[in-house]
Amino acid sequence: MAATTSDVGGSGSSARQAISTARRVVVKIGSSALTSLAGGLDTGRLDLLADAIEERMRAGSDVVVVSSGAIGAGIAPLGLTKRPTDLATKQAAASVGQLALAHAWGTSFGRYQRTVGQVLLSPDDFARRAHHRNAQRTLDRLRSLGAVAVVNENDTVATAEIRFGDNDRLAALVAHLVGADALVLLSDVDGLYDGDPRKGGAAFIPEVRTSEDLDGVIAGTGGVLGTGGMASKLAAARLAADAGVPVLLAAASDAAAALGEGTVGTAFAARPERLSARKFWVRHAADARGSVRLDSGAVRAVSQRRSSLLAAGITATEGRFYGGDVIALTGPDGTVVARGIVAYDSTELDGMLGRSTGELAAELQRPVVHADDLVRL
Ligand SMILES: Nc1ncnc2c1ncn2[C@@H]1O[C@H](COP(=O)(O)OP(=O)(O)O)[C@@H](O)[C@H]1O
Ligand SMILES: N[C@@H](CCC(=O)OP(=O)(O)O)C(=O)O
Repeated sequence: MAATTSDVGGSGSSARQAISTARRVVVKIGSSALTSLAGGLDTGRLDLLADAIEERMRAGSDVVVVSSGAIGAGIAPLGLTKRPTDLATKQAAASVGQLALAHAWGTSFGRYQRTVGQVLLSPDDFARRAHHRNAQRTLDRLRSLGAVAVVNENDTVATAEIRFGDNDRLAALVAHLVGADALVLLSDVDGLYDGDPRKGGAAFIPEVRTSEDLDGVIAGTGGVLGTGGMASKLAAARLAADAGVPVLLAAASDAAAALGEGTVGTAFAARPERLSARKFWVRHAADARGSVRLDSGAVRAVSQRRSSLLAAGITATEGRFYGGDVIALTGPDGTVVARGIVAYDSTELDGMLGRSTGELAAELQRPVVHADDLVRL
């Protein structure tokens, strides 16, 4: 049975309130909630989810669905017996399963004469401005036409290095993309526990208000069909919080309650001050094209004094990058301490390393990364 807030004595929080009244909601449904190894796609479960989503839309909210399950739905039709582990077979399964998945959502929402649009996205689509804007426009137009967008990763073009892999992060980025007021993650587990509930003895956590509420929480791996497990859900909740979006993590079997009064699951509060769109992009969406290595004084200046990065504190550049690219800032031991938009090309910067501003030509005296373009990690 699902744990509810009344089971744990809570009477609802501002995050829960914000989620239950949100005008624009992204609902992400994990593979574990939609598919089984033996039977593939479970259309009965899909119908119950579509019922809950349709009800929320009729109550006046716009909903974007992020649906996993393509790989899970492709296993049985290809005669495979377990979830593939190599990329090529995963991609083949996703290509077969995505067709079935989109068709199943179309049939399910068709019961309400609701049209479905399939939107497949890659990490690159969030990193490139033009792609980002076009995806935003497509999702917005689908909404204004009364259709429901069903988003998934564009699995067949993903590479081992450049892919979301699990859809929790994709869902949080979509929430930012569409300016959502709430993100609902539906899984096979009814919320967050302080340890993996499959191991027994774990305590349910109804609310996460600050990162201290996560102290001591062990985020375990996922099931046989899911990918990221609890760690990827916590990372997605953090990402959504930065975008100012509260998150509800609940069981897909509780979808009606999760999308209704929001009394089930774990509610994660958003950050009181959301990151600016530019800083959100630098931190979460853009690819780092290269990096610069800082001496310990520069690490202190950037991390503690929140200063701009000057050439004097840089000891080396790594990779080839151009002015305007996002780069990583690493400490003397190679740990990434921040990300930011660099003002110079790497070739230009190589001649400036370790030199104080006064020693540089007038056109090279701007900070290497301005404090406004820098996000500490
Ligand atoms: N601390 C935790 N709290 C809740 N669930 C956890 C925790 N650690 C591991 N899990 C497991 O994470 C699983 C959900 O992750 P995953 O299988 O990736 O789901 P999905 O397919 O919905 O993305 C659950 O089945 C649960 O057993
Ligand atoms: N794009 C993949 C999603 C991978 C996946 O397993 O995601 P999730 O179930 O959210 O952890 C698919 O549709 O199978």
